[in-house]
Amino acid sequence: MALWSAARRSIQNVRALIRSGKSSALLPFFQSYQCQRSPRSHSSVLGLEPISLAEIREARGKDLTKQHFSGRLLQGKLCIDAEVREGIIVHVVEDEQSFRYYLFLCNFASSWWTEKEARQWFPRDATVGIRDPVVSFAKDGVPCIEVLNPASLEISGIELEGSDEDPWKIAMVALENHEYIRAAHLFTNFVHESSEKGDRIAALSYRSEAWLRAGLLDKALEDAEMALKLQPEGPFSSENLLRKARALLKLHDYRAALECFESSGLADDTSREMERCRRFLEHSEQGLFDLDEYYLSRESGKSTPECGEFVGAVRIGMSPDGKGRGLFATQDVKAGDVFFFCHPLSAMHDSEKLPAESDLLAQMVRNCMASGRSLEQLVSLVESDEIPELNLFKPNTNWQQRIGFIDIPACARKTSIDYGYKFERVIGLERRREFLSGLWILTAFANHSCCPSATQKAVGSASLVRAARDLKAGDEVTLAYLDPFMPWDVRSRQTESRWGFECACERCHFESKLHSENRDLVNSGIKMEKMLEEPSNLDLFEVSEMACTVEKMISRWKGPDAQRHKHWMRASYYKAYEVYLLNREEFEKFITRQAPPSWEAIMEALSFTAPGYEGLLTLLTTVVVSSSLAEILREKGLSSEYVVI
Ligand SMILES: C[S@@+](CC[C@H](N)C(=O)[O-])C[C@H]1O[C@@H](n2cnc3c(N)ncnc32)[C@H](O)[C@@H]1O
Repeated sequence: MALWSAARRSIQNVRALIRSGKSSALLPFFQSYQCQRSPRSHSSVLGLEPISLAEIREARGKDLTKQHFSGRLLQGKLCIDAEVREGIIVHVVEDEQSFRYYLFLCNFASSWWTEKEARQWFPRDATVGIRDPVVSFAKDGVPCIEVLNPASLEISGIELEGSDEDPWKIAMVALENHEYIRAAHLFTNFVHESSEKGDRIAALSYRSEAWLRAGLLDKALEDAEMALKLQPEGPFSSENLLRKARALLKLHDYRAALECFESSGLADDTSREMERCRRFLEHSEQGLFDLDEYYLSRESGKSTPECGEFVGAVRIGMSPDGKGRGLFATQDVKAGDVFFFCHPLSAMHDSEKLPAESDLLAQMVRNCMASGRSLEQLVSLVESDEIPELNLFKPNTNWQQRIGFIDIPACARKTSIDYGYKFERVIGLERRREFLSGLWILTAFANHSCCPSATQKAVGSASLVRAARDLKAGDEVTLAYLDPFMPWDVRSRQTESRWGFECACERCHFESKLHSENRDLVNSGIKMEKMLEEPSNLDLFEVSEMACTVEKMISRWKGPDAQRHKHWMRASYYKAYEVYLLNREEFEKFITRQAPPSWEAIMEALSFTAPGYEGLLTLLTTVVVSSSLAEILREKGLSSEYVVI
C-alpha cells in the first residue's frame, strides 16, 4: 500500500501546488508551439465518444471539483519532454484546437520512474488517446488530466513536424539509441502508410524488434507474426522467426518457441537460447527440475539454473467448506510429488529486508501490460466467483482472451494483500537471511491450513508446490500462509488481521474448542508470544513451564484421535518446548510437573503437523546445530545448508 499512498500524496502535492496559484512553476511547458495535427484513430478505444477540451471546460462551469468523463476519449499530442515531479510524470498535451492541458501520470507502473524512463515510455510528439478522462482544474483554469490506469492512455503514433530528416532514418536512430517506444511508434507510421508490401514488412519487422526490446511481448509477437504472414520466406523471415521465438519463450510457450528457433535457420547464432528453450520444454512436459543442481550452484556461487513452468496433477475448484476457490489434486500423489511450478507475476529478492510493496505493484502492472495472458491470470484471481480454465496457467497451451479494458492497478492492489507471499530463508550456520516477496498466481489459489497438505518452495524466483503428504485424488492442496508452530489464538489473530478470515482448518476447529474451554491456555499462549517478541522480557523458566503445563494436559488424552491432537498441541507450543529443551540441564531439577519429551518427539509433532514447511527445516537446523550432529557435519566439511534443503 505504501506506493499507493505515496502516489496519492504526490497527487495532492501537485494539486496543492496548482490550488496555491503556484502553478506557474509548471508554466515553462507552455512555450509557444505551432503544429498542424491529425490525430490517428485509436485502435483499442474505438467506440468511445470523443470529447474536446472545449466541451470539458464548458461542462465544468463554475465547478472546480474533479470530474470524471466516463465513456469518453480525449485526444491530443504530447508536446514536451516528460518531467517527473514528486513521483508524478508530468506532460503537456495539445489538442486539435491548440488548447493545452496538463497530464499527470500517477500510477504504480510509472510512479518511481526516472525522467529517462518516463521519456522513453511517453515520448514527445506522440499522439495519445485518454479514455475516461478524470479532470481537475488549476486555479488559472488550466485543465489537469489524471491518469491512474496506464491502460487508459494509448499512444497511437508519433507526429514529426518541421524536420527535413528522412523519417525512416529517424526511426532507425531511435531504435539504435534504445528509445524503443518512440522507435516502435515511428515505425507505426510506415505500417499504416506504406503502399509497398516490402516497406510494410520492413516496418513491421523493426517495430517487432522495438516492442521486444521494450519488453512488450504480445505486441512483438503480433508484429512478427503479421510480417511472417505477409512474407513467410525471404528477407526478414529468419529474424522474424527469431523474434517470434524470443517472445514465445518469455510467454512460456516453449514448444512453439523451439519450433520457431529451429525453423529460423539461425541455430548457430542462437544455440544457447535454444538450449534454454529445450530445457524449459522438458521441465514443462515432465515436471522434473533438478533441485540438487539448483542448491549446489548456489553453494558454489555458479549462476542458478532457471526453470520453465509446469502444471501437473492439480485443478482449481470450489472448496466445500466456504473457503472460496482452492486447489485440488486430480490423482493420487505421494509426498514430495510436484503439483506445479510457476513464475511470478511480480517478485523481488532482498538480502537486507522485505522488498517494498510499491515496487512489486509496479512490476505487476508492467507485466500485465506486456502480456495479455498475465493480465487474464490476474483478473481470474480477482474475479472471486469464477473458476478459471487451467489452460490459462499451463505452458505450451492456447488460452482464451476475454479481457478488453481493465483498471490494472486496481486489480494489482486488490490481490497484493490477499494473495501475495513473503519468503524468508535463514541460510547456513552463520544464519544469513534472504527475503523474497511477490505474487505467484496459481499458487495464490491455494487456501491456507494450519496442518497443510502441500509445501511451497522458492526456486530462484519460481514457486514450486509439492505434496507434503500422500494425497488422494480430490484432496485439497493447502499451504501454510503463516508459521504453523504458534498457539491457536496467535494464529487466528494473524489470519484475521492480515487476511480477514477465520481459519476453517480441522486443527483450528479442535484447538479453538479446547481454548474456549480453557482460558488459562489462551492467556499463556499470548504471554509466551509477547515474551518471545520482546526478548528483554523473556523469562526462560516461565516459558519452559508452559511446555510442562501443555504436556500435563495432553498426557491425559486417550482415544483414536489422541495422538494427532497431541502432535498439534506440541506444534502450537513448540517455542516453549524449544526453550525447555535448549536449557534442559538447567531446568530439569526444578520441574515438578510432567517433563516435556525429547527433541525427537517434538520434531515428530512438527513434521506431522506441517511436513516440509520451510520454517521446519530451519528449526531442524537449529536442533542440528545445538546437537552433536553439527560437529559431525563440520568435521566432514559440510555446512548446515545441506540440512536446510
Ligand atoms: C490466497 S486466497 C485463496 C484463494 C481464495 N479462496 C479464492 O477463492 O480466491 C486467500 C483467501 O481464501 C480464503 N481462505 C484461505 N484459507 C482459508 C481458511 N483456512 N479458512 C477460511 N478461509 C480461507 C480467505 O478468504 C482468504 O482471504
